[in-house]
Amino acid sequence: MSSEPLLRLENVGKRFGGLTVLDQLSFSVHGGEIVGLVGPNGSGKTTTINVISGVHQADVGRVIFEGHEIQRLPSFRIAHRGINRSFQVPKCFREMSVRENVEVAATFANRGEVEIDGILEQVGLTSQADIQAGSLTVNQQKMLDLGRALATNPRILLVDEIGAGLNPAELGGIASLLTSLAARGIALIVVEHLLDFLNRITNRVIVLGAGRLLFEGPLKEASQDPEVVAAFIGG
Ligand SMILES: Nc1ncnc2c1ncn2[C@@H]1O[C@H](COP(=O)(O)OP(=O)(O)OP(=O)(O)O)[C@@H](O)[C@H]1O
Repeated sequence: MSSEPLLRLENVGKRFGGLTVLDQLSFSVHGGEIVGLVGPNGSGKTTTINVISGVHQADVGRVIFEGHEIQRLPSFRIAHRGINRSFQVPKCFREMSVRENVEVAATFANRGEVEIDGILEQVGLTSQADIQAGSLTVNQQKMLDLGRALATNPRILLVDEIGAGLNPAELGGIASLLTSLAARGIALIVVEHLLDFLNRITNRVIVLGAGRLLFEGPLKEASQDPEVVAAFIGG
């Protein structure tokens, strides 16, 4: 792991109307690291990903990627720089084929060759390559979403609740895929409620409670932290 973080959030704050959703949130992520982002429903996990990926802009604070502030950039520029994400509810072009979906995403790649067939294989959609994306199952659409993110050649991949609804074999496949991406130097931030799954792939989790960082460290230690326990059982 390199000593300079790839991504750093500094005192990021985000409000929606009168609701403070992120409150002075600061953390760093290094290349090749898988960081779990956990917390109760509504604690700000998806908003964190939305702010990093430019879907929402932080009201205050800085998001620094490879030494440059990105908190005011639109999401397509952030994707082009090397940060991409999958969505909790997968978003694909339903009328296009699976392969075309990946090809469109690849136009955002700013470095290196994009191997469309290799990506389809990685996400287990080789035999579905020529069918309409809208006819895939929800789980397959999640994999396509991941494939589209991979087609941009990301240096950071933000994965939002990919595990829900997957069977143990599918979860095992995703765990191997995410681990292999990290081994190639990609940093991953994985939002997930499935703690066993996270335990398999992460060394470190960040626990949010009401938009604040409550804990940062190994998942096993998080469960012994009084603030974390209080946040999960409602204080
Ligand atoms: N665009 C928005 N407008 C208004 N409020 C929002 C918006 N997006 C999120 N929120 C609110 O911000 C809070 C944090 O939402 P967020 O989706 O980030 O939580 P989360 O930790 O990802 O939750 P979950 O585990 O349920 O997905 C919630 O109260 C949510 O209702």
